[in-house]
Amino acid sequence: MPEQVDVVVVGMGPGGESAAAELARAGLTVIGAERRLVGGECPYYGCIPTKMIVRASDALAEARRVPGLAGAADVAADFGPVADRIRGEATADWNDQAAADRFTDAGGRLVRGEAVITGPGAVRVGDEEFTVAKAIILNTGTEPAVPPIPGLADTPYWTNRDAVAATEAPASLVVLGGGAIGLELAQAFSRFGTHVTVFEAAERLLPVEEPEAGDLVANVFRTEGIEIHTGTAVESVAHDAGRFTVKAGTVTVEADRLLVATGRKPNLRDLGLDTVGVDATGRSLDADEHLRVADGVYAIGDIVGKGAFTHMSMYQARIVTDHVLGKDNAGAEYHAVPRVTFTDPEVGAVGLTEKQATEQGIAVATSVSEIPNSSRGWIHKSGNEGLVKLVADTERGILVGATSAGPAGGEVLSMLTLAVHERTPIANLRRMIYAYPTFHRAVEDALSRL
Ligand SMILES: Cc1cc2nc3c(=O)[nH]c(=O)nc-3n(C[C@H](O)[C@H](O)[C@H](O)COP(=O)(O)OP(=O)(O)OC[C@H]3O[C@@H](n4cnc5c(N)ncnc54)[C@H](O)[C@@H]3O)c2cc1C
Ligand SMILES: NC(=O)c1ccc[n+]([C@@H]2O[C@H](COP(=O)([O-])OP(=O)(O)OC[C@H]3O[C@@H](n4cnc5c(N)ncnc54)[C@H](O)[C@@H]3O)[C@@H](O)[C@H]2O)c1
Repeated sequence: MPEQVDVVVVGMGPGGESAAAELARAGLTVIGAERRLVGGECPYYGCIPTKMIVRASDALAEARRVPGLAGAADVAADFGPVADRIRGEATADWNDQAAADRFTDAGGRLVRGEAVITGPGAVRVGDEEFTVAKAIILNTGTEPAVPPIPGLADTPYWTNRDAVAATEAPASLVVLGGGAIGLELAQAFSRFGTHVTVFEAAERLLPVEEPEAGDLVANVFRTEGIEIHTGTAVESVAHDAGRFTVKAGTVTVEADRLLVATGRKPNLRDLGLDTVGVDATGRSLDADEHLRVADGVYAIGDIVGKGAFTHMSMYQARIVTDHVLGKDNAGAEYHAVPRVTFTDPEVGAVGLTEKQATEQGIAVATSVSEIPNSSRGWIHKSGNEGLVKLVADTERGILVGATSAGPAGGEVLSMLTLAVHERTPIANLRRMIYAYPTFHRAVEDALSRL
């Protein structure tokens, strides 16, 4: 006999875990189904361990900036403390007991295994069957997508999951993909002494962001000794005697390790979505403003295709939780989605790029302000590369997008996120006072140039 419950959460990524606990605390009977680790990609293989590596590599970079600013510093990089931190502080050696207990303590029941929808209001996990009264919430996330490059599949390539488990920095590394994962890890390992080569198929690094951002990062990477090949399709990969050989046109690179960071594929197949009339063949699910994909079925996180970020998963979880509990919630809005790539310079962006705004038929005006030309950037000196770019809708007199790249680019982004989210009139942004000499005064400068 199936067990009667109120809610089954399929996949306990950041949003699923949060929604499941919240609904259990509200008194509903909640099953959390997870086939790997409660918490999903972010705490064990994604955001947290990669940002620990980035934090450590930024410390190395800062120490190397002492000459010319404050005397001399001897820097001897050691990956050991980072690897220990990832095991000890971040992932408990990839053990999710603490997260599982958190959910159980909130009143939920965790069922480990692969969940499948078997029909409207029906879910099976292993040999347990559930009849679901209120909501099935899908939060199944993504897996690394591996391109069909000849030879690659047979090699011991890394994905992000192997990279964060490294106990030492390799002597050399090829990175396939110049998106967020590839670039954060490329620079971080390079600062630990790894010789890094990046291959990006598109014409620029970070191709979904403003071209100025990709060019900025490429210039900094090149000065740090990272080799970059953009607009380059890798033709073959081989692995022999512990070494990778990567061929792309006239370029051949050998390396000890190869990281595949060429995007993600959604975990939608084999979920039984056809049994509730949902098309699972695309890259994401079509959800309404309350994240419903079918009657009684909700989706949150990467599989919704509105931004593969932990903050998006958590945002959508809040909307679904309110909806299931019958609380007021106006529904999801996506005009001010913030994202930060944690390279150095950090690349923060919100809303539309200039290209996207133009394609939407908006009357666009843009302006750029260079961080090194700001007082704070000039004071900062080495490591001051960055820019603020604003994308304005001249008819409505508001910002529809912005990029903030620089030493604290992700933090400066917050005021731009607020401006785009609230559709604050540009006139008001110009009237504000910007503390001197902060990096965000570059926003004021960019506004004056619009
Ligand atoms: C290297 C890396 C760095 C990142 N850095 C950042 C960052 O700095 N900031 C940021 O905001 N985002 C970052 N992200 C993205 C972030 O990790 C994801 O957006 C975030 O984890 C949210 O994903 P999700 O909620 O869709 O689910 P996921 O975290 O992908 O979790 C989905 C869960 O569902 C489970 N599951 C799947 N199918 C089933 C099934 N049928 N039955 C049971 N369980 C199932 C999986 O095992 C998994 O645990 C990073 C990602 C990576 C890979
Ligand atoms: N700081 C953050 O918030 C953060 C960090 C890491 C990841 N993430 C999330 O995870 C998602 C996945 O990250 P990602 O970097 O794997 O994906 P991505 O889609 O951001 O970047 C992948 C890159 O690989 C390139 N590419 C594709 N096929 C290629 C090939 N055969 N050879 C060379 N290049 C190729 C693409 O053009 C693209 O630029 C991101 O979209 C992001 O939402 C976020």
